[in-house]
Amino acid sequence: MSTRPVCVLVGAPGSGKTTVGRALAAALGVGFRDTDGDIEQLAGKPIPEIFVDEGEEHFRTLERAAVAAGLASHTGVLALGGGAILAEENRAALVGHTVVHLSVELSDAVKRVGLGAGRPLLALNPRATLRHLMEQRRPLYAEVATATVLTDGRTPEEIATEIAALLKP
Ligand SMILES: Nc1ncnc2c1ncn2[C@@H]1O[C@H](COP(=O)(O)OP(=O)(O)O)[C@@H](O)[C@H]1O
Ligand SMILES: O=C(O)C1=C[C@@H](OP(=O)(O)O)[C@@H](O)[C@H](O)C1
Ligand SMILES: [Mg+2]
Repeated sequence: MSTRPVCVLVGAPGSGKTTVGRALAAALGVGFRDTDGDIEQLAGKPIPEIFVDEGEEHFRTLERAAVAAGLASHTGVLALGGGAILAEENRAALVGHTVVHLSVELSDAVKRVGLGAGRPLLALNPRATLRHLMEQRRPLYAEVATATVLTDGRTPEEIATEIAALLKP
């Protein structure tokens, strides 16, 4: 039997991948994994420290390994980091998986990430950086997604319920 996540979540920082992913996994009674959590566990330190000590390129290398491992071994809900889709290797690895894009407009994303704590890319100017990231990445989220779910003005539980319904055969 092939081993694959029941659902992979992609989307911009603040789209709710980690929060909705947990709620969805609980609703489905399956496990939850987040590539960011896997990377932090492997590195033995939080993501901002990886960026400071080793740089973004090293983080992206760890991320490609975490995405490959998660897709190959996790059977529950798998949340990716917002930038995982930047790597061609990761986009290719997602083909054939159930991939839900959590879409979010800039205003809700800005409110959710606040001052960008814990997100090194957003540390300087969260709003301008998010706007730029979202413009750059929108086509890539669309490319890998098998479904898109709108998250603006909705609770994580409402969003998880919609995804759970989408996953029903
Ligand atoms: N649908 C939502 N409505 C309101 N707040 C949300 C929603 N989804 C997530 N959040 C909040 O936004 C912040 C970022 O959520 P998170 O799950 O970490 O996003 P991501 O993993 O996509 O970057 C958290 O504080 C979370 O509680
Ligand atoms: O957008 C990005 O490039 C990143 C998003 C973060 O994950 P979230 O999308 O869960 O915030 C985390 O992987 C890292 O800080 C880089
Ligand atoms: Mg997250």
